[in-house]
Amino acid sequence: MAFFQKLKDRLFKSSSKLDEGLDAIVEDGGTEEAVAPPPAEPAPPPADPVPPPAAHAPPPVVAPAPVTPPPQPEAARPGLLGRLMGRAVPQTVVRRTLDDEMLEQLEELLIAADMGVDTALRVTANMAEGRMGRRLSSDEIKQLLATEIARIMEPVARPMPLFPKRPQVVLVVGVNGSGKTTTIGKLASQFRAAGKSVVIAAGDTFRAAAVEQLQVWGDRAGVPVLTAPEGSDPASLAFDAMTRAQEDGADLLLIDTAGRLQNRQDLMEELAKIVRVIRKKDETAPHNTLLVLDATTGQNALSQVDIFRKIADVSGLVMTKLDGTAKGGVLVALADRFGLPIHAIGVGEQIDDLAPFDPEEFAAALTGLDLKA
Ligand SMILES: Nc1nc2c(ncn2[C@@H]2O[C@H](COP(=O)(O)OP(=O)(O)OP(=O)(O)O)[C@@H](O)[C@H]2O)c(=O)[nH]1
Repeated sequence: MAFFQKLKDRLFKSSSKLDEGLDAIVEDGGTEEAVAPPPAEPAPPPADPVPPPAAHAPPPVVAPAPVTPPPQPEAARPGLLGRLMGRAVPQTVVRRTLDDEMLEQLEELLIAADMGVDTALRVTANMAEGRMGRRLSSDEIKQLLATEIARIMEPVARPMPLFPKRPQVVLVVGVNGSGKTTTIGKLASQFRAAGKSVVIAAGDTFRAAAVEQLQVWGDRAGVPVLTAPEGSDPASLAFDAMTRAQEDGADLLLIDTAGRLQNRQDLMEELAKIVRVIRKKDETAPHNTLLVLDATTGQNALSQVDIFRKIADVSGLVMTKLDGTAKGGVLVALADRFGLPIHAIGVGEQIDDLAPFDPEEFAAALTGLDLKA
């Protein structure tokens, strides 16, 4: 749970935004009631109906783990020590009846958290289904919201697939400044730590600074970085890098690319040429095309996915800069709209600040829900 804490701390701005918003919505129109009322949720039906055991069947050795923990009362009764010491335990909780007005406020809050209109409407509709008229506390709403978000994110939370092919060629695309270089450095370091040999190609040959930065990351990760003179053909560098990676028997070749969307046609041709050239060496390459997106751009990330899917065969996403942004909700919109796998998230500038994407932790961090370890 240590990483969750880090993620939650770093997602502080976004979680506090939703967190405080949800509290405010419940308080606006809610009323206090005594704690420990009947649980808000009916017991969930079992995920798979289990046939009754046959009379002669031996008793099960291990009880199946419950899919959902049983609903907890809003606040536990104070322990004996707590009562003896007179520790203050909340006696009341604010609940508000879920109605159209509250639903509208929830929709607005989710839209403001960059979830996008369609996704926000879908999330709130699913949350509300079968619960209209029920009285809910802000913790219960956070729980419902987190469950709904995790449900949307679950199918897209996939690590980057690894293939037996050597080298596995990973083309990394994205607009300038999205965090491509940093992500390549972090990926290289993680694969090295997992015992893989990696080669990096600094394919943004038009920006000397980008090449230098990649060399710094390569040094940190202990990975060779192949470069070419400024302004030279990135496809020719990619070809050389492919040759080198094959000769070295490298497991992975990570290719950085330019991100000049200002001239989309040029970029499209450049990426197409890189792909053509590396296919001369391996017709199944590139095996992954990662689109790196900057979470702080919010809704703009959606149009970047649209554009890059047209100019490259994007196979998965990496979302950077989720630390300290108030726009983490855009990931939910991305998952809902495109369904592209989210392989990893960047939560800082250091080499180990790239984490696998965990939908439940993300949903909890985004909604400000406390995950019990
Ligand atoms: N806070 C934070 N900063 C990040 C993260 N990933 C990248 N950055 C920073 O974002 C800035 C841009 O990252 P780069 O990796 O240079 O982005 P790029 O896409 O390669 O950009 P160009 O080199 O301009 O093509 C740098 O200052 C990075 O340190 C992240 O997950 N969190």
